[in-house]
Amino acid sequence: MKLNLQNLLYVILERNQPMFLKGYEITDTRLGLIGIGHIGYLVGTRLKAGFNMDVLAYDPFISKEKCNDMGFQYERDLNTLIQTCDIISISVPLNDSTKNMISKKELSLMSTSTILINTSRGGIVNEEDLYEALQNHQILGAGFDAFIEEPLPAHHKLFTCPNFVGTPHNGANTYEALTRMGKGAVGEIIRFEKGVPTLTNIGFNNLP
Ligand SMILES: NC(=O)C1=CN([C@@H]2O[C@H](COP(=O)(O)OP(=O)(O)OC[C@H]3O[C@@H](n4cnc5c(N)ncnc54)[C@H](O)[C@@H]3O)[C@@H](O)[C@H]2O)C=CC1
Ligand SMILES: O=C(O)C(=O)[C@H](O)COP(=O)(O)O
Repeated sequence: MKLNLQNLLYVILERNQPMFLKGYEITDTRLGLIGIGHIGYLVGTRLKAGFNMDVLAYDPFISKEKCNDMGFQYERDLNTLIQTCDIISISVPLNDSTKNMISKKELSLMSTSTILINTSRGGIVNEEDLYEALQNHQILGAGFDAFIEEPLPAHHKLFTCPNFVGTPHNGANTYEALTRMGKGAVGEIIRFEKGVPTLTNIGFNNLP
């Protein structure tokens, strides 16, 4: 290697990385969205604009065309998304098709640099399997806002993992969000009363 200032810096960083570097930047990395409804769409749009992330999306209920219109690459295979993305963010409802959607097998497909985010509902990710994956450093880390047991117990065992951060279902806990939710609910009742199709039925993004 040629000896110049840049190469010298690389050598110093390489040798001392574990001692003083605290993390990795997300700029130019790849985001995998599971679910691209209201929240998934906004998360993807913001991370793409703000951090130039390459965004892949898995949502079997949204067409490839619509997904591409949102600015995301359509991925029909969940395992491919899991294997190729640096950050995986889950924004789906909890139901029979999503319960334990991310378990031992899916976690084993992730890499040691994957970060898993679940702000949806507890139970979509199997918490026991996640605990093992974090303990074994099978993935880099996880951040959750929703848990199987809520209110979130202070001594939840995931908090014993230094590579885990969690918040107690706080995602929608703002004055503004609550106001929007209230207005949305009232709007739906008015639509129903007037015999106009409700937004829940036609999809918020498909307004006539
Ligand atoms: N942490 C918090 O405070 C909050 C959590 N949530 C949770 O986040 C979830 C997502 O919220 P929104 O985006 O508003 O809902 P949404 O209904 O607009 O979007 C959900 C998306 O998930 C997709 N989906 C359903 N089943 C799927 C599957 N098996 N695989 C992949 N995609 C699937 C749907 O096609 C839809 O596009 C909610 O269901 C709720 O549980 C919502 C608001 C606040
Ligand atoms: O707790 C909340 O608030 C939420 O997670 C969202 O507003 C959505 O709630 P659900 O309508 O899915 O119960």
